[in-house]
Amino acid sequence: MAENIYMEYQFIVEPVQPVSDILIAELGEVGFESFVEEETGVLAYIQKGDWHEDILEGVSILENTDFKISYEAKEIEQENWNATWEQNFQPILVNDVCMVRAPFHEKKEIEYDIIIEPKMSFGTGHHETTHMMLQHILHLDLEGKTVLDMGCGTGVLAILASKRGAKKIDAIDIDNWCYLNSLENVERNGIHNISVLEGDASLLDGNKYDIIIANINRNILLKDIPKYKHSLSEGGVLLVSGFYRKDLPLISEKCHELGLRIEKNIEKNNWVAAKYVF
Ligand SMILES: C[S@@+](CC[C@H](N)C(=O)[O-])C[C@H]1O[C@@H](n2cnc3c(N)ncnc32)[C@H](O)[C@@H]1O
Repeated sequence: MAENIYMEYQFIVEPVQPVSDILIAELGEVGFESFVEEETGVLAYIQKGDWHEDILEGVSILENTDFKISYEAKEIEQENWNATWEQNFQPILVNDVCMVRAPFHEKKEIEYDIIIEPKMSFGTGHHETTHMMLQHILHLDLEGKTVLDMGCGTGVLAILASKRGAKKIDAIDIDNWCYLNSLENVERNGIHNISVLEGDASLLDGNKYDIIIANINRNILLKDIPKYKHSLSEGGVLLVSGFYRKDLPLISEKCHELGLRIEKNIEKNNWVAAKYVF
């Protein structure tokens, strides 16, 4: 049956970053549903029933001559697909106290155990920015706080905020798949104080939050930081990530204009996660 057959594309890319991230985002747009990041690039999967010959036509990074991208495609049975994927998805340990794992991984004794069904790669803790945002959240006092997780992806950051004692959390993502996946993951972790919404900063209106978390990208952040600031309670904290070290001055300048001052930033492989206070 077509539903049990997948197409597997093996992409070899250079440089591996940022090409893999961009490629995954664009392949997600045209219907690929799962990804495994490898040392040389990305394995991408789509159900045969959702696939067509011209599927890669809308993937613009393939036309970009600044990058070297080659690929091979083959049909595989779902069973093999699951095995490849599970083999490649390892649990992530953050600061020895927080584990992000899939439902098929064994449960370990750990303070914060987060279960994420890793259908897409973003928001499993494997990416530097997610990892650093989890680290920031582990250092914050969240007890009784209201939190906004903008660009929630799988919902992983909101879930940790809830486990760390936040009172009420809104998790928003512009992408329908992420909205649905966050709903699933919130339920899977038995959390009841996260409201998941589909949309962007235009949903914020007059809401106020003690803590705002946004792991998105440089341009969206530059555009939306004023809206986040408008929704931040006095004395509140803004955590932002999804940009490179070279862009930190730009982000900081925008925050400073609005009266937010940088308190701390973490860097990993050129990516930054910065903490601003109001
Ligand atoms: C880098 S991922 C971060 C996911 C997750 N928060 C994490 O830390 O792993 C960015 C997310 O922001 C979402 N996004 C992109 N533009 C957005 C916007 N303008 N407003 C809200 N979400 C947005 C994307 O769909 C994606 O899920």
